[in-house]
Amino acid sequence: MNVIITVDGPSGAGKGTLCYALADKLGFNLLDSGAIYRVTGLAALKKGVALDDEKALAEVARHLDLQFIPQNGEVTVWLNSEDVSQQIRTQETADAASQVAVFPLVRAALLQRQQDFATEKGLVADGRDMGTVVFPHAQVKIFLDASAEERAKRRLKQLQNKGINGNFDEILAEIKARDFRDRNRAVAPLVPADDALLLDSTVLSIEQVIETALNYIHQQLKSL
Ligand SMILES: Nc1ncnc2c1ncn2[C@@H]1O[C@H](COP(=O)(O)OP(=O)(O)O)[C@@H](O)[C@H]1O
Ligand SMILES: Nc1ccn([C@@H]2O[C@H](COP(=O)(O)OP(=O)(O)O)[C@@H](O)[C@H]2O)c(=O)n1
Repeated sequence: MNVIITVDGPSGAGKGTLCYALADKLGFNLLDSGAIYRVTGLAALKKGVALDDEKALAEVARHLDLQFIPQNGEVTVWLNSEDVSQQIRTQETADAASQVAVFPLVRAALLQRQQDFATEKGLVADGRDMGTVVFPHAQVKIFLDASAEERAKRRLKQLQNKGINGNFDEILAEIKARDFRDRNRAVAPLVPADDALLLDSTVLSIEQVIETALNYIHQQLKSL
């Protein structure tokens, strides 16, 4: 049986942190679906494709030459043989990712690529629609949330740790804009799957989130 654990939720809820820890502890593969949308957005920007041209964006998504390559304990992301690991983390690319992600043709073009990450090794999948659309039959589903203010605070701290000066109000506004786009798009909106555990991390430490998730996963897998 291929075990799949999905973790969905808004930006800054702690999905990446949780998924990395779960994949590490369980020895599972990790799918960072946001990175695939980010690379699609970046590829469109590089090609000068308009971010509202659904057909052209779907072509970009279909022909994406994308590789995830583990290097020194980290996963690097390559587009057309260029290491774009840093470029996909910029604000501009995050914004482009959330714009291209509203289009059904783009999402359809990226579906199989994401599903191919599920192997008998087991998978932890991080995203917005992992439990609802990409892996609806996943055995364990978690929806990780936190207040917008707490998520903006975390992003600001993350930037400061990298030596970058951020502005709290700007980060909060950007998070709210992306939340709105993700939650209100017609296809695969950000919404908890009916059978997902709702986990609010606003007042939980990273360790508490990981422990709660692991307990839930073990409980769910035991009852299979
Ligand atoms: N429960 C938590 N409490 C405080 N900070 C957290 C928590 N979970 C994650 N973080 C921090 O918040 C930032 C965003 O987390 P990340 O995992 O990238 O979120 P997401 O993948 O949901 O966007 C990171 O700097 C991370 O270390
Ligand atoms: N499964 C997914 C993952 C990401 N996305 C989009 O891609 C953008 C970037 O995703 P991300 O997970 O890297 O973003 P953060 O949570 O790290 O801010 C999101 O704002 C979504 O619009 C999506 O639509 N579906």
